Amino acid sequence: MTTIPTVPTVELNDGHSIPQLGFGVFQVPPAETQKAVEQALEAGYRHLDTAAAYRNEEGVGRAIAASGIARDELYITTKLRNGEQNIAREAFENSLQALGLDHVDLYLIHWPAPAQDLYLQAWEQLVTARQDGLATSIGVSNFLPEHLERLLGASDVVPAVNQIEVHPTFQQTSTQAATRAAGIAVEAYSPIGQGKDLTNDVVTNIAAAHDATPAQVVLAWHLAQGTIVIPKSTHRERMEENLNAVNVTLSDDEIAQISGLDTDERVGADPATANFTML
Ligand SMILES: NC(=O)C1=CN([C@@H]2O[C@H](COP(=O)(O)OP(=O)(O)OC[C@H]3O[C@@H](n4cnc5c(N)ncnc54)[C@H](OP(=O)(O)O)[C@@H]3O)[C@@H](O)[C@H]2O)C=CC1
Ligand SMILES: O=C(O)C(=O)[C@@H](O)[C@H](O)C(=O)CO
Repeated sequence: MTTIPTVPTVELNDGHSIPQLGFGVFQVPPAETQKAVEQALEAGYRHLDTAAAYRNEEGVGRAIAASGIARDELYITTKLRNGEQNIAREAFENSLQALGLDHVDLYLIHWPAPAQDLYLQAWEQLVTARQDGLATSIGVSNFLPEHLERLLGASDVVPAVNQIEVHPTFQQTSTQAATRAAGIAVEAYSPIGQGKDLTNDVVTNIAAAHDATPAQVVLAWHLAQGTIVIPKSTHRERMEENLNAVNVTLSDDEIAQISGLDTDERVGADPATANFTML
């Protein structure tokens, strides 16, 4: 029988904690989401990351309901679409309905979308929603230092998490530093660079030395820095592989070698200019 690994937790600034490794469902087609999430839960994941924009919250909710796993053993994140920042409370309630839940563990503003200048207004709605019990923790995603600075200057409530693109070839060190300096946890999306960072010689050599896979090494590199990770896969064997990254321990030198791979090449959009309202 396969042993399900124990995933460490990260303490958040609001007194709650988050499993450090979760399962992301961006680009999992809605019709395939229930099956993928059921497989992830069977593999041992207890932290799921979705978004209204992914249009697959219903599938995530069906998998949760079918799993029979107690709600308090699960950690569920969803996110506010850019186009609904002006109706954040209504959008949040719609997400809960789609998920079939009365609360989520973490609710995030998906992007700052600075051109529409609504994220401060949305944040106040999230603060109220948390007070009303709709979310245990609230946070942001894709916030650059200037967006964090503006939010922190306008609100007494500090986001618990900033979910940003981080992987070896795109580390956003200044955004990570500004996030951590404010006491906000860094959550890495696209943590393996959507697969792009797995063929690098540094990564494959370290993987060979540990009898591990490149994905496990990259995820272990994140974990060693206290970063939360949410890799996505629709393949059951990769789900298990990624989860087992918690059992890979890198040396300080190996961590430094991977940290030396930054080429500042993103795989996603630039939060300074991304304003897509379809999200
Ligand atoms: N807040 C935001 O703006 C964003 C948040 N996210 C969140 O982060 C999650 C993860 O990011 P994502 O962009 O999906 O990228 P990931 O870095 O998780 O990479 C996913 C890709 O890598 C492949 N893959 C997964 N595991 C392995 C493995 N062990 N070996 C080889 N290839 C592998 C997957 O293919 P396959 O499925 O075929 O296995 C898929 O093509 C998302 O699902 C979403 O929840 C993502 C982007 C933006
Ligand atoms: O996955 C997400 O959470 C995102 O916001 C992005 O990946 C987004 O969907 C995108 O890629 C737009 O180009």
